[in-house]
Amino acid sequence: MTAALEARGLGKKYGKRWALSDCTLDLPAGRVIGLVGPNGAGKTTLLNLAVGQLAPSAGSIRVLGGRPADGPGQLARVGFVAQDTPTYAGLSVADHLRLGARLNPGWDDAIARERLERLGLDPARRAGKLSGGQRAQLALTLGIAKRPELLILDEPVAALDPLARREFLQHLMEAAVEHSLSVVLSSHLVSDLERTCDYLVVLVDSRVRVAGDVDDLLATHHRLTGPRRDPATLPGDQQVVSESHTDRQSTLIVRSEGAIHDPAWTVGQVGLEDLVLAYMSDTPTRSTLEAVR
Ligand SMILES: Nc1ncnc2c1ncn2[C@@H]1O[C@H](COP(=O)(O)OP(=O)(O)OP(=O)(O)O)[C@@H](O)[C@H]1O
Repeated sequence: MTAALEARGLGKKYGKRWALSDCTLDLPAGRVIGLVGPNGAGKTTLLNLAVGQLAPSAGSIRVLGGRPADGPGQLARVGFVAQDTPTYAGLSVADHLRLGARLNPGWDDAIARERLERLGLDPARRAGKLSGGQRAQLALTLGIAKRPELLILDEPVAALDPLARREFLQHLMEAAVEHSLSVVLSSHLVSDLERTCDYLVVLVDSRVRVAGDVDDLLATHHRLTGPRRDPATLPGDQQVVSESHTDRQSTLIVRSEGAIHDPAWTVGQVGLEDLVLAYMSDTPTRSTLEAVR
């Protein structure tokens, strides 16, 4: 199966500053992929490169096997819901559907109308009069009715309250299953992605820190608690992601393919949020950086 997104040494520079650097990724198709990272990490930059709104300063990117925005065929295969789920305030909901139909060769009007009905969105209402949650749902409807193979969403739920967030993500997951969509969505909140995504990319300070299947990531990361110890003394196959120490005790998050048998450690499971926070901690150890190269 063709990858949803392949990046090789991809980078984007604004002036002298790299917004994204040395990004090598293979994102599988047919999955819901979460891109998580703090503000300014480079998420929007990566997604804009994927849809061809930005050109790389270094490296290469392919989306569904093609070059981003390379002609009408490629444009039709990739849907994009930009940050703040933009809609036209002066246009009605029905106008948005008409616009969608005119701009997208694969437009599925039945899907769009069925979704609006289900959401209780009045076609005559202007987008400027909709709530943030309704506007986000309208933008999602346009993205789905385009019938892309890959739908990319940049922080689509950032402005929504918890209930609207949950509803939006629920709809997104249903659409992904129903229409065999590949999805890439970004957020700076792991909790948004936890229920939704089965593949995760953690981006920090313009670099990919870790990427993988959520179940594999959870199975290979462990929390070790025990008497204070220098992490450099750990076996080579245990990569230290984060560490904290008191006078007597050390707590480490490590990545290890195998089980950890050292009786000095109490070994615990790591949840997705802890795992992401460990990668986001601002003092990466050498072994962590080597692990993602
Ligand atoms: N047009 C631009 N000109 C100059 N610098 C930019 C521009 N766009 C982004 N940057 C910088 O590039 C870096 C990455 O920004 P980006 O918007 O990709 O991050 P992000 O992870 O999407 O952040 P957020 O979660 O806040 O949306 C930041 O340091 C940002 O200031």
